[in-house]
Amino acid sequence: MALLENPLEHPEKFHISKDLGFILEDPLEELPDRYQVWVKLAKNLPTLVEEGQFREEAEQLPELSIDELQGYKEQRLAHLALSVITMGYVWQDRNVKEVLPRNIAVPFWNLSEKLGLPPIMVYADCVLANWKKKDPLGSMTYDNMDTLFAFPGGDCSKGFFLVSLLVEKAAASAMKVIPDIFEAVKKKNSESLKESLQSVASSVYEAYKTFQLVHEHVNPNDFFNILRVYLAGWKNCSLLPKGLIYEGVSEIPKEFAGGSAAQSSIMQCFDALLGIQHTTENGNAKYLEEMRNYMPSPHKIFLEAVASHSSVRDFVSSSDDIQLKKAYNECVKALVHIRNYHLQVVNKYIISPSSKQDSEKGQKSSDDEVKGTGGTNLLIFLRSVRDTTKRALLEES
Ligand code: HEM
Ligand SMILES: Nc1ccc(Cl)cc1-c1cn[nH]n1
Repeated sequence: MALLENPLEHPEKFHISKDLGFILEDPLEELPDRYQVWVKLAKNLPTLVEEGQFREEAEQLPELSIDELQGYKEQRLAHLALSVITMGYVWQDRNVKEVLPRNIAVPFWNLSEKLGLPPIMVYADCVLANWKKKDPLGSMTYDNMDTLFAFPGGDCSKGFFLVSLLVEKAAASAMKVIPDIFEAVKKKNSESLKESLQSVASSVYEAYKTFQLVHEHVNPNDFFNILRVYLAGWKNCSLLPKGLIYEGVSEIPKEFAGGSAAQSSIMQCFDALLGIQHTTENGNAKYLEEMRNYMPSPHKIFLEAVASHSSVRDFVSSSDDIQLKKAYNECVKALVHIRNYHLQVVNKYIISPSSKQDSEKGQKSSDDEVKGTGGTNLLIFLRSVRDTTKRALLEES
């Protein structure tokens, strides 16, 4: 990958697909024989956790060098497998592990550095690289897909990861018009910009419609009580207050945030493209900015190129073309719509199960319980991100 290329003109050089966006196309399902032990253990996680044997099996892994991993797809599959093993090892049961053994920690740390990812499971692992078609000749529909790896909780992780993937795929249809948008602004071509913005708005609405699959495929209690535990990180975490020790890497514990769709490049790409700047007052911008470090480095570079070159908002604001302003506002309204819907989902999948648990236990959940997977105080954060999006609407006069 030539990092000197202009990402906006050659997204394919930044592992961005014109059809699937930031989704890893046709992920590998197996590694070369010497590394297959990682894949095998990660695939057996649900059964071994059920039997209380996962940690013991993980501690038997050989310590392998990452140098024999050939190519980007092998590296992504290896990072995914090691990330699943790490989450299972730390969170297998409520007596959390404070030390990740060196046979996992050393290759995971080294591979993370190579990929520009943190040594923890990220959205790019469990969503963007964690999928296959059952019938390779079939289409990318829920019934023709499966995840490569799962967590305890039955089909909950499959549902959560695959619905997220299909939302990414729906939104990805906007990616192909990004170069046209920058060209249109450069050439001050309002007609072309209007068409491209209308295409972006319809992609976001497609993503909103796909999001509704979550109700069909994710059970709220399994999500809240089981899966959410395994997605949690070790930053601002009361169970691992200093973070996790990566044995063989450092004796000093390291903190990393849990998996979150705040690490979804496509959602941050829409904000960047439209010039929607989240507030710095309450840490929203800082958190979202920090989550860019949890994206594959080529995707982070692409996102930063969009953010630094996007003068779409300035061009539309200064235009007297009302139809152009309407096209821009359609994009913003679509983002507000999906963020409003997302808030309803969060109430159903986190707030309600949390208060149900409180009444059953007769006590208030700890602060962690009402935090998101990314360790944020979720409702304040999500409402604020939605409100900032709404404030980006332009006067249509
Ligand atoms: C059961 C379903 C879901 C729940 C319970 C949920 C919960 C949350 C929570 C608690 C946050 C706060 C930030 C954090 O902790 O990292 C968050 C952020 C976010 N979620 Fe979800 N989420 C769900 C599904 C999805 C899906 C399917 C998507 C899209 C692929 C998504 C996209 C986002 C985005 C982009 C953010 C960052 C804030 C923003 O840009 O609006 N979420 N979600
Ligand atoms: N959709 C997701 C898929 C995977 C992981 Cl690790 C997190 C999320 C998520 C959604 N909203 N916040 N995080």
